[in-house]
Amino acid sequence: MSSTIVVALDTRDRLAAKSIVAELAPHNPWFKVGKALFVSKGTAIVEELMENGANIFLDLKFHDIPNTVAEAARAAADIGVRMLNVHCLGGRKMMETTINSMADLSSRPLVVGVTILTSMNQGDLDEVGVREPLQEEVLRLARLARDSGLDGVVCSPQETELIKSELGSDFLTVTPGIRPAWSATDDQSRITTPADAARMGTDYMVIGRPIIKHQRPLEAYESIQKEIQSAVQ
Ligand SMILES: O=C(O)c1cc(=O)[nH]c(=O)n1[C@@H]1O[C@H](COP(=O)(O)O)[C@@H](O)[C@H]1O
Repeated sequence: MSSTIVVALDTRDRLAAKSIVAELAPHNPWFKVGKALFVSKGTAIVEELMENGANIFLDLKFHDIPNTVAEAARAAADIGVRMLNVHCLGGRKMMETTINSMADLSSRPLVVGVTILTSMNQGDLDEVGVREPLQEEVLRLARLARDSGLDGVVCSPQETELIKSELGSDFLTVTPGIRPAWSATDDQSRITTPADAARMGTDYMVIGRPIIKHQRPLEAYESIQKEIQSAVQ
């Protein structure tokens, strides 16, 4: 199955976000509302985008005690977002309580766990006291997420094949750190091209600046889509 593109709407500007959504919506990507847009425009922008039929990934990376995260996740589910994320480092009880908080819903959002941020490399991990090889740490957190009932993880596309082979192809991989050859790396560290991410079997590719900061976002989007399609043919 081909990967779904999730366009990260990392802007505080409501009109800028709406104009990108209007331009790209005919191609049916998902859209990600993260901290910048949510803190400035709140649930109103999420509801507004959903009214126009957009599938929303609410990326607030919840990381707190189990009850607090479960309540916040349930509130997100009640808005009707299709995906949300928590930090795997919040631990098993936090992830299990979050999933249990949605047990009465006939359909709930996908819940995915952030493993190690794609902006971090082995040196960054060492600095915060995690001495494991980075890929082993990602796999450990992914296994914990799966055992806690989550639907998948957020990781680098460099780790997709490892996670799929160890935890099963149905366990979702949501991968930021996507950089076409023509775009800047910015603050990302563990990156691949869209073609490589597609070949490795990533389910959802989260892409922000290469599209939204491009002079012509639609052209950037179409070029990425073409790259993905020719990689998996
Ligand atoms: O959870 C995320 O979405 C996320 C996790 C991660 O490890 N790395 C990461 O970049 N992200 C998000 O993915 C998006 C990537 O955006 P660009 O780097 O502009 O393509 C940003 O909105 C990040 O907040």
